[in-house]
Amino acid sequence: MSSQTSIHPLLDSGVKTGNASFAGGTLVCACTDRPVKVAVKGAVGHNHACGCTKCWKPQGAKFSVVAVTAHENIEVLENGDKLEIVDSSALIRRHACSVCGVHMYGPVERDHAFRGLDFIHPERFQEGDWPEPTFAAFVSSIIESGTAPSQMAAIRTRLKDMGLEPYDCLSPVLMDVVATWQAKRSGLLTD
Ligand SMILES: N[C@@H](CCC(=O)N[C@@H](CS)C(=O)NCC(=O)O)C(=O)O
Ligand SMILES: [Zn+2]
Ligand SMILES: [Zn+2]
Repeated sequence: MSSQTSIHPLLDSGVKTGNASFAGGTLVCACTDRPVKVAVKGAVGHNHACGCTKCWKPQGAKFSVVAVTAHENIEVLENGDKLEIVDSSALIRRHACSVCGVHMYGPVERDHAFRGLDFIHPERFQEGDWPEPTFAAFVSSIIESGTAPSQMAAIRTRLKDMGLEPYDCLSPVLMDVVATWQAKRSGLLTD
């Protein structure tokens, strides 16, 4: 693997422990002129690195850093006229700044285990003490954005070494949440 490979600029030199009781803050896009500002008025959870092609990542990064918060916590504060939905048919309706491209929040509105949650990128918080990512999801998907398959073993080792267990979908905990929701929906499991 090239020494130039960046997992993510905020993770490459080690995962910095954040504040587990972080209670919210303000997300800001990358525009210097009229930045979009979005308040998150509550806790964020399940922070993780995501290798999928759909999540926003900073220049050069192979992974995004993405977490969830309850939709009721989201309030657009400034310059919401710049927001556009990246793909309205996707499960996550990612609202991006149309000028700089940063994804500001992505609600799940469809009938799904994650309905009522919004996906956000904690690195866009003005405040720096958000809870750290704890695993890496959709790792194999980085091949879809051009990573050579021959680099994958080294990248998975690096993720493990930084404490981010690599998975090729979501973590087992989250996959179980999704599967439990499905089984309850089909009536095979009851509360
Ligand atoms: N291999 C695909 C995976 C995409 C994917 O399933 N992403 C996950 C993690 S963010 C997801 O839940 N996507 C729902 C969505 O994008 O709406 C890719 O990289 O594009
Ligand atoms: Zn912007
Ligand atoms: Zn993703």
